[in-house]
Amino acid sequence: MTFSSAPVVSVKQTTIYQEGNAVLNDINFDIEKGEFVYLVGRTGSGKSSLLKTLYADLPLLQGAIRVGDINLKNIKDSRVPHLRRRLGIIFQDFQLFTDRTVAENLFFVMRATGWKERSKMKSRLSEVLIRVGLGSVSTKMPHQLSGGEQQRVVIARALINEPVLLIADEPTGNLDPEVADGIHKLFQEINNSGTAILMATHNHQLIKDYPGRVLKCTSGKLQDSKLESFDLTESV
Ligand SMILES: Nc1ncnc2c1ncn2[C@@H]1O[C@H](COP(=O)(O)OP(=O)(O)OP(=O)(O)O)[C@@H](O)[C@H]1O
Repeated sequence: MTFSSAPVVSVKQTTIYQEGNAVLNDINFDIEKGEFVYLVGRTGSGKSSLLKTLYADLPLLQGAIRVGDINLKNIKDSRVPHLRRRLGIIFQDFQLFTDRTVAENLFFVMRATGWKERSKMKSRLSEVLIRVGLGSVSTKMPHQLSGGEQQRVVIARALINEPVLLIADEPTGNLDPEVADGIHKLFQEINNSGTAILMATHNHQLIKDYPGRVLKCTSGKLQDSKLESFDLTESV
């Protein structure tokens, strides 16, 4: 039997734009299956713009990007849902529907991504909630949960379709340090079970505590700790 060793993400000679302005120039990197990669850089250095380009919220205007088997160059609108099913996307603010229970929040995503059978949806709901360390919250409303629990629900939602890559933009930015640490440990566990993670963060301590590969946005370029060493302290 042969296994594909193609990278989960491949970015080649790509320039990232915001409103016609180049934010990052001629960037190149791959992310392999199961890798944990931090994305750092000062505010406004282009982290979110890069992540948005990966999930086709910003168009790819110059260069070549592949996410799994999907080519982002000239991607059709109709293919974007397929791309987003291959990714799990997690933001700092929890972005749950506040007027729906946890179960309804997750069922919404399942229906939007083609799930139909109620029994399978229910069993997937239980699986992903257990996976993020939440047992019996499915009938609760988001406001009945703590910030850390809400972020766990968001992570559960991101895991529904077994993504090849989790993209997380400052996922612990709004949480107390202790709660943030628990969430970060969860990301490590998910990563240990084979899901690649690309996480934008300003939290230097986190990278010290849980070392990993670092991509750094600086002066319109992207540095890669796999290829060169650099000082983290002035970038986060
Ligand atoms: N919607 C937008 N329209 C126009 N320019 C934008 C938009 N969003 C961001 N920019 C600009 O693009 C550049 C990169 O911003 P981006 O949000 O990618 O940085 P960032 O590194 O994620 O910052 P932060 O750490 O504050 O989240 C900045 O100059 C910013 O002002």
